[in-house]
Amino acid sequence: MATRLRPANKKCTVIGGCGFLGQYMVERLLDKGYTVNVFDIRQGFQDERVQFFIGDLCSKKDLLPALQGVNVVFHCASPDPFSDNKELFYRVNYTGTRTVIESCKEAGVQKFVLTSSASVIFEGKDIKNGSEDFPYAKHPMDYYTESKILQEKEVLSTNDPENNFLTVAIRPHGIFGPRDPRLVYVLVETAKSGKMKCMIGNGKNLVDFTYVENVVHGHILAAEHLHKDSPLCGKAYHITNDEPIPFWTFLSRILIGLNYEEPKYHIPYWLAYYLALFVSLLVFIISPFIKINPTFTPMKVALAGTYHYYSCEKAKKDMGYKPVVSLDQALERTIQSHSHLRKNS
Ligand SMILES: NC(=O)C1=CN([C@@H]2O[C@H](COP(=O)(O)OP(=O)(O)OC[C@H]3O[C@@H](n4cnc5c(N)ncnc54)[C@H](O)[C@@H]3O)[C@@H](O)[C@H]2O)C=CC1
Ligand SMILES: CC(C)CCC[C@@H](C)[C@H]1CC[C@H]2C3=C(CC[C@]12C)[C@@]1(C)CCC(=O)C[C@@H]1CC3
Repeated sequence: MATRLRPANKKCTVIGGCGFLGQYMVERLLDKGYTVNVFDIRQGFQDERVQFFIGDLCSKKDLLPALQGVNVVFHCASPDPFSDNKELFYRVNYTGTRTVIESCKEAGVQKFVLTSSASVIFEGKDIKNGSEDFPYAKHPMDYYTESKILQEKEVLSTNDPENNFLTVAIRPHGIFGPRDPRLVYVLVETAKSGKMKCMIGNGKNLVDFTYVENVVHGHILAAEHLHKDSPLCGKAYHITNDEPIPFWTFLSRILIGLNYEEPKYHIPYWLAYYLALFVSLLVFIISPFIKINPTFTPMKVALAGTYHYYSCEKAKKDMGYKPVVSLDQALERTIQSHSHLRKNS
């Protein structure tokens, strides 16, 4: 049997490779002829073409074996955005990412692609066609976002062409698709519990939801366009579906596709926001005695009730990015793949 030769500059490690985005990254990289290592704290799937390294990214000792002979590292690991654990976000996303960078430098990795988030510029106020020139949020809405800002700043500031270490950050927003462990499940659970009756605000607020394969495409293009003299060095890029959609229309299309009722009533944005603030305050006061993770936080209300869509013109210009799957196709595939959650009529 002929052995397929894999060029040395196509060896990569996907940190967080067992997660939702990470596994799609792995599959596409294999299709494109890369040799792929996965580093994750848990083993989420099996694939004989992949070498798995199970460990904590906060540990250099765990990381180093996964980085030997590797050119490109994709860092898409993070704690769950809704885990509400300030210490964990800081330790994994900030100091952990510093450890990852140090380990990459020590192992001679040349390119580092971070999965950041478009939320790093979101403060709960409308953003329409936001560009990468917008400043980081001065008052991030939760610890997750705060840690993603620290993480992105750290990664971009360590770009060092002189020493052959190049970095770039990809900022997706609202990743969705088949195998997503979060979005559709939360929606269906909320609908089943009868809490999906009201839209927050007037229902017209446009947002970006980005199909997972487009996010993967943006990451791989970034790695392939990251060279010493390229404009990508030390920069952040929004990657979206380039088709902003009203937040509640997006959710309704999934709900209707799975035979659930769409929300019909409206509650004013300010009312929902202050209610969520009040609940957060109560949760904080009782937190020494009881731990509660509220469904509606000010961040979730802001995500559901404001405009926040981002321009991906810079990615189009600098790396030839163009979404590979349209929003219609993406919704169809996502609904189809979640047919086990369909409500029987
Ligand atoms: N899901 C979304 O809508 C968005 C996600 N992002 C970012 O995309 C990235 C991937 O997100 P998802 O795939 O949705 O998350 P996910 O939770 O499915 O995957 C994250 C992976 O990181 C691993 N991980 C967590 N802590 C680790 C540690 N200490 N050491 C090693 N591995 C660890 C987890 O085991 C998991 O497999 C994250 O950086 C997230 O911040 C950005 C924008 C939107
Ligand atoms: C119950 C409903 C009102 C809301 C259900 C949908 C939500 C689960 C998702 C809608 C927008 C999503 C989103 C994220 C997580 C899932 C949603 C809130 C992120 C917070 C994930 C991490 C990020 O970096 C930013 C994302 C923004 C959009």
